[in-house]
Amino acid sequence: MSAPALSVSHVSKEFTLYHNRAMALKTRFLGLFHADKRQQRERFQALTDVSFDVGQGQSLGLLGHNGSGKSTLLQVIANILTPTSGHVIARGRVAPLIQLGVGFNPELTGYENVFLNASLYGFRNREVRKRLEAIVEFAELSRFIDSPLKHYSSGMQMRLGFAVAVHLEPDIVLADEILSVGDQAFQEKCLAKIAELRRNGMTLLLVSHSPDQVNKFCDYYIRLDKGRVIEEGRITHKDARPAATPNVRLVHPPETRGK
Ligand SMILES: Nc1ncnc2c1ncn2[C@@H]1O[C@H](COP(=O)(O)OP(=O)(O)OP(=O)(O)O)[C@@H](O)[C@H]1O
Repeated sequence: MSAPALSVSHVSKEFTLYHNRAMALKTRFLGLFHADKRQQRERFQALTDVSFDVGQGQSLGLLGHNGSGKSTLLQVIANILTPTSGHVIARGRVAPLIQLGVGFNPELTGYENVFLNASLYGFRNREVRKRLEAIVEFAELSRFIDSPLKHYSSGMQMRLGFAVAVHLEPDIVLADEILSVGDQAFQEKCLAKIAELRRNGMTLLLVSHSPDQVNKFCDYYIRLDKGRVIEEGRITHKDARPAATPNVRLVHPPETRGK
């Protein structure tokens, strides 16, 4: 049995919230200039003891209300955030479709940014050149590709970021709300591309508010609430891949859920 593509083990993430600004304004309003101006800090637990494995070629949907910790978890997995405790192992090339366009340079052209962005994924220029036409065509930016990125709309920048990420043969795609990329026609194209990569054996972690989208693209789901896994399960649908490779290991037995 091959190792899981993604192992998330006991991941917790704590943020520090600062309240000094609000206090200073309040004390000023009350004329209490000599009141206590010490910075107040509060610890905020965004994720608590999250664990799961995703087998190669499997896909997992992350559901949960606003603020439940989905994006934080994705950013920990993408190595954008460091967990306070626990760890993540990703086996293969990871394409984080989050914060698309981060790493772009607004002064460089779209063309130059493709190379810049691809180098962040560890691609050599030679390899990028082979895929350049497909990337530009997918992003529908051929007219603008020699213009500086600062003249692109935010939607155009996201399209370019998405196109680069999905054309670099990722083994694992981390997607946060795919549907927010571009207009409706482009969103459908993105979803079709994700479906194509899935058929070719890519592992997918999909954050979504849409149970329909998770049902369509995922084999398993977990639901987060206040940073904890409160629900998990297998999705049975006609396109589900056979579970020949290790499946999502759901590690929260029912008696511990929600605690
Ligand atoms: N850098 C940060 N500093 C402090 N708190 C943060 C930080 N990033 C996220 N949080 C908090 O962590 C919690 C989880 O946020 P997160 O963005 O992961 O939620 P989410 O489930 O993705 O929400 P949404 O569905 O609205 O995108 C929220 O309460 C948020 O305010």
